[in-house]
Amino acid sequence: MADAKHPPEVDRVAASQKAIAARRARASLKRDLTMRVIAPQTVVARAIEDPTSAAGTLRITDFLTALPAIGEGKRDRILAQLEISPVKRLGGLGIRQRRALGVWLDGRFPQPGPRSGRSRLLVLAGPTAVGKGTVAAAVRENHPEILLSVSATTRPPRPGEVDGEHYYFVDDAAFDRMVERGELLEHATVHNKYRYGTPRMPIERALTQGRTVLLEIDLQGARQVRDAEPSATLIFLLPPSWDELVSRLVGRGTEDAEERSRRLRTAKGELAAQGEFDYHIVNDEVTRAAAEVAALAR
Ligand SMILES: Nc1ncnc2c1ncn2[C@@H]1O[C@H](COP(=O)(O)OP(=O)(O)OP(=O)(O)O)[C@@H](O)[C@H]1O
Ligand SMILES: Nc1nc2c(ncn2[C@@H]2O[C@H](COP(=O)(O)O)[C@@H](O)[C@H]2O)c(=O)[nH]1
Repeated sequence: MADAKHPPEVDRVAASQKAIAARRARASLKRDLTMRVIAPQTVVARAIEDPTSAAGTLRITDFLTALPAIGEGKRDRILAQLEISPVKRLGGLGIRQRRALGVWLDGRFPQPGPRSGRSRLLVLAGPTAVGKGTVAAAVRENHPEILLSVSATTRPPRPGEVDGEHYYFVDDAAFDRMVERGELLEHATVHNKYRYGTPRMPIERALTQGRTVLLEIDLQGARQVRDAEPSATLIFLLPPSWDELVSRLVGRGTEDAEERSRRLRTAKGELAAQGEFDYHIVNDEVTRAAAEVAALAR
């Protein structure tokens, strides 16, 4: 007979499904921390807001070892230094412990602060399939005053891509000539495969006319633009989660399995460099993310 100690079968199944869902949510959150899709400070804030959430029920030990470059030895030293018991969950930390953890996290994982001066040169970068192209297209549609740069590439066009609109599709010899003549503001071999570059002339013309320009380029290109134009505003687009990033890449269906894993390897390195960017925007919703990008235009 069902009683408190022996609940009905249907309740036991529901409880076990709930426990599995909670474990999955914590595993996904740990992946996001490891891949740097989410800032550790954000996870702590979520844990404080809702101690029953995936963040709140995450063990402090699991939280720390999910962070890049923290093994078990380092984890135990940090816990001793912060005077936090290893059995604690993030949502169960006391006020002093939260404060100590916050100070330690800010020192180790500094968060970008807003820039004081704004430039009319915006650079949008981020891992593969996060939605840079989609967000940039939404900016172009809703803000025709912003010039979206059209890059040159040696990659062949995908079905539906139009020369001069999505890219200037060129062969290697033509790309070499553009580089030799200094016609590119920046250029790079992306995902160790094809070359991409930003034509300099349309950008200089638009900036001279007082327009804002948006470049949608990779991390190497973003670094080159920063070197050439230190006032450029660098924006890093983040996915809502690592799992969602993988699912967008697979769902787009434009790369085979080998190319997808090459792109995900690059993505890991790009996420690790997000600290070099002035602003981070999460692309959970295209219209909102595009509005946030456009709001950074002068
Ligand atoms: N906010 C969003 N929610 C759901 N799906 C999205 C969102 N933004 C983009 N996508 C989808 O994700 C896929 C990848 O988007 P997109 O091609 O714009 O990425 P990308 O960052 O430009 O990729 P790459 O760097 O590989 O060129 C597309 O199928 C797109 O429709
Ligand atoms: N450095 C540059 N990177 C660029 C440029 N144009 C696009 N890109 C980046 O390449 C990858 C792959 O693009 P895909 O269209 O083949 O999926 C993506 O990260 C783009 O942002 C550029 O001019 N310079």
